Amino acid sequence: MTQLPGITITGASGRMGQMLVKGITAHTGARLVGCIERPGHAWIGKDIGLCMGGAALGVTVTDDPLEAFAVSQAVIDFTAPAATVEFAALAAQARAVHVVGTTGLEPQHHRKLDLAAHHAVIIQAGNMSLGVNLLTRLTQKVAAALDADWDIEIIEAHHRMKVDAPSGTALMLGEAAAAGRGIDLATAKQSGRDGITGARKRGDIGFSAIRGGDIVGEHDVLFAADGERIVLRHLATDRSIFVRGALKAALWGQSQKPGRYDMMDVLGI
Ligand SMILES: NC(=O)C1=CN([C@@H]2O[C@H](COP(=O)(O)OP(=O)(O)OC[C@H]3O[C@@H](n4cnc5c(N)ncnc54)[C@H](OP(=O)(O)O)[C@@H]3O)[C@@H](O)[C@H]2O)C=CC1
Ligand SMILES: O=C(O)C1=N[C@H](C(=O)O)C[C@H](O)C1
Repeated sequence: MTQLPGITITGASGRMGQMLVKGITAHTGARLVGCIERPGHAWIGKDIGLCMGGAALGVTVTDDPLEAFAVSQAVIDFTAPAATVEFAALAAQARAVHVVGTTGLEPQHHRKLDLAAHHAVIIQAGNMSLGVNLLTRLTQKVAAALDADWDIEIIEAHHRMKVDAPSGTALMLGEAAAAGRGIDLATAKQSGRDGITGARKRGDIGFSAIRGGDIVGEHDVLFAADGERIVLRHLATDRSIFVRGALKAALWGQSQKPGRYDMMDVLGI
């Protein structure tokens, strides 16, 4: 009998980490084989199920990623950029599929992911949900259909603990809008207006970030012209949508060649 793909979760004690542990344990097509936390973390050496306040799951939290990755077919990683690039090199060494949900990645992090992707499959997206990935496609289409008389603004809202802005999703949507318009986001991006900013520059793509309470994630793409507006909106009310997407990606990645992929590839949209 062939074994189900074994998955290791990095940042297992985090908001997404714990949801992923629950999601994999309940999944009939995958096994939880490893949980990583950083050295010194209170959960190291303990059973992940007990740490989360439930029944034992038979998986001990470790601070040794390579040992865990060596027995894994996939690694699901929702941590922080500096950790993610280290995990990418180790996952590539173990030839495990690396699913990256971590946001706040800068060009230097992407270059390291590109290097690791020579040896293993990396699937990275600022948002793993089906809804947001569809919205991204729609944003590109709408932006392509409208000219620069339509100002594009992306407004996002997240919980008070989020550390990066604009969100990974907002940047994905901005990239899609720029691609639809045939421009480079780096030259059009306008983020964090404050003070005497002057009038809006034609063609800019604006970003605004709200942080508060326990908001899971809300994104509006606003197309504003004289006399009319279009708003494309996605509201996340439960983190299980990201878990579903990440698990789908981990399983899809098992049959792919080494390289960089995103959720559009996984979803075929
Ligand atoms: N792409 C998507 O669909 C989604 C992406 N995200 C992104 O996922 C990331 C995590 O979000 P969230 O779960 O809310 O954040 P949390 O802060 O709750 O969890 C992050 C976890 O990663 C751990 N971590 C950080 N650095 C390391 C390291 N070097 N080694 C081991 N573990 C480490 C943290 O440990 P410690 O507490 O010790 O620092 C923590 O357990 C963010 O970038 C967020 O934007 C979130 C939801 C969906
Ligand atoms: O940090 C979060 O919580 C989320 N992060 C992702 C992002 O930066 O867009 C995805 C989702 O919106 C939740």
